[in-house]
Amino acid sequence: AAKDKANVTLLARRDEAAAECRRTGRNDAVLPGIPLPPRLVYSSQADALEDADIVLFAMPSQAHRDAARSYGPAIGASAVVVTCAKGMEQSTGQLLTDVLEEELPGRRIGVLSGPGFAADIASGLPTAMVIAAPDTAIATELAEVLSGRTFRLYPSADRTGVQLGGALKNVLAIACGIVEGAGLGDSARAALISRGLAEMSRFIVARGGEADTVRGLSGLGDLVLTATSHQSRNLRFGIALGKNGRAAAGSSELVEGAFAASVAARVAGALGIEMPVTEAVAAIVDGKLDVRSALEQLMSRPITHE
Ligand SMILES: NC(=O)C1=CN([C@@H]2O[C@H](COP(=O)(O)OP(=O)(O)OC[C@H]3O[C@@H](n4cnc5c(N)ncnc54)[C@H](OP(=O)(O)O)[C@@H]3O)[C@@H](O)[C@H]2O)C=CC1
Ligand SMILES: O=C(CO)COP(=O)(O)O
Repeated sequence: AAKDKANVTLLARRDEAAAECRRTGRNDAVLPGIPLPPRLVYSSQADALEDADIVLFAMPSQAHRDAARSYGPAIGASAVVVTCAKGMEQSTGQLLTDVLEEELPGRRIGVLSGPGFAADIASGLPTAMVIAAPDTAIATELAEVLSGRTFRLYPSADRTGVQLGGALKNVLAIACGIVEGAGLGDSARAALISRGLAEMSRFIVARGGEADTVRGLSGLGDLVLTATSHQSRNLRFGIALGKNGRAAAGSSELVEGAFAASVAARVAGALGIEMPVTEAVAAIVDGKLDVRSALEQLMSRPITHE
């Protein structure tokens, strides 16, 4: 009951965005036509963060460091800061939890990830995701506070596995889009999902995450959703690449996998991990490889055990 009375503020970085949401009770720029909870408060002033027990960073991965620097002074010392983004910092290859820990010293940092489109969640469609925190007690408390009648969170102490699942599935969704756009068939998509999951697993375990996490909502769950739903921006970006050999003109949509592909390929190279699908996506996105050559490379790799 207490959480039904919790005060929730949506902090926008622009005054006009907050004013428009306040006026309409919706955020039509990104969630057109979906009414937002009437109790939601809108602000564009960082001091709205001062009394917050939980601060959710719902913004692109590459914005995290700057946003932490600018909002950090307003965030209380005992607040839990949770990243909702799915990516790694491109310039450093760092996990977002590491970026936030560096920029917000002393604050406890969590991760919210898993299969869930914002529009589905805001429309009250049933959704299950994972919340990871430095320890199980904090994760469980966050799961209890943030879950609702149609939104169910599973606690985890594996912040590395949970956030890397979200970052890497975006790269694989681009690969599945390329396959769809190039008309390579559903069998190829299924192969990519399972071989992609194997890549994800190698990377996550090498970075200190747990193999069990890969098989859960934030790994396999989110990979299946993003690799098959046309609601996914990463899948749509891949479809355009597969159809035309390039991204759709004029789209300013956020495509996290386009950043994560080169970071993951670079880090995998440094760690000596084989990630052929991720490497192919990075090369295609960077314009260094065409789809047909990528396919030939993948199909002519030496035969190995699954
Ligand atoms: N959309 C979805 O369904 C889901 C998204 N995610 C993840 O959440 C993250 C954000 O995605 P999404 O919300 O769709 O992205 P959007 O492109 O809609 O960006 C979200 C908000 O971030 C703000 N923003 C951008 N840069 C900064 C900055 N430097 N400082 C502060 N705020 C900033 C934008 O503000 P402005 O409006 O002023 O530009 C915008 O309101 C991504 O990592 C994505 O993978 C995860 C699950 C589902
Ligand atoms: O992560 C998501 C759903 O779980 C959103 O995917 P896109 O960023 O590809 O739209």
